[in-house]
Amino acid sequence: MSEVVLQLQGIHKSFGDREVLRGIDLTVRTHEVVALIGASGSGKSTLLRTINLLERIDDGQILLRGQDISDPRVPADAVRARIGVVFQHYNLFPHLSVLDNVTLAARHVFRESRQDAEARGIDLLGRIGLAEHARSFPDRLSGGQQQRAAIVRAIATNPELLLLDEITSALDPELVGEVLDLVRELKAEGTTIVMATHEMAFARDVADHVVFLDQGLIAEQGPPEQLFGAPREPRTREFLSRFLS
Ligand SMILES: Nc1ncnc2c1ncn2[C@@H]1O[C@H](COP(=O)(O)OP(=O)(O)OP(=O)(O)O)[C@@H](O)[C@H]1O
Repeated sequence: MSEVVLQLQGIHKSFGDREVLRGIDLTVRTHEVVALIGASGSGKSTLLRTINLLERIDDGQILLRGQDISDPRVPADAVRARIGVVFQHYNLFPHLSVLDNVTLAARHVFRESRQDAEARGIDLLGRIGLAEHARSFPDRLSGGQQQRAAIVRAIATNPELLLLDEITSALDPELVGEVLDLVRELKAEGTTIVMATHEMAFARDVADHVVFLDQGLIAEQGPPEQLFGAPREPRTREFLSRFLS
């Protein structure tokens, strides 16, 4: 069995008197792609945000390679340096060139020289066909190019875990494919990914493990063949029927 990267144990999170996460247990192993699916408001984004400490949990534990990162004494910056994140939108800093966006963490968090960071940044941008845009500002790129650059930025420092939160939902349909292709490539390279997605066909195709969240609880989880092919829970069937009809 491969190594455990992330372990969530009994995660609870409330906003005011509304309990949004009601006891989530989840294990993510190295090289695994885990897809979080579920209705709007089921808690997918909140769960991802707790993992990189954008939201503090009320109860439970988050272990990153065995370290309890939910312990308030652990500095959030040190945790975020180990986890790459891409959100739905507003990922790139608009006032920085694409290359500066991609190299920012390497230079300022990991103290790499500009020369080394830029050499790798150009190489990464080249791999997604954006080398000629390295010195452009993000607003010169299409939405799909911006999201691909954001993904490259998130992996530029070789994080232990990559979190993707609905990264295609703000894109025009014709731009979705190029972003999903990049995620497929990352999977092939062995990147460990937890992603919230409404792209059921993509989750089915790429995920090793699918987690169906329903009102802050994991209603069902398993390999995609089970979740999509033979769901056990009526709630899962009902949710999927809305997508697959
Ligand atoms: N900062 C916050 N303050 C108050 N309520 C919040 C906050 N963040 C999220 N919520 C609420 O928590 C619930 C879960 O939201 P969350 O964004 O995690 O769901 P989701 O499954 O990711 O939904 P979507 O698919 O629409 O992105 C929602 O009811 C939302 O309104």
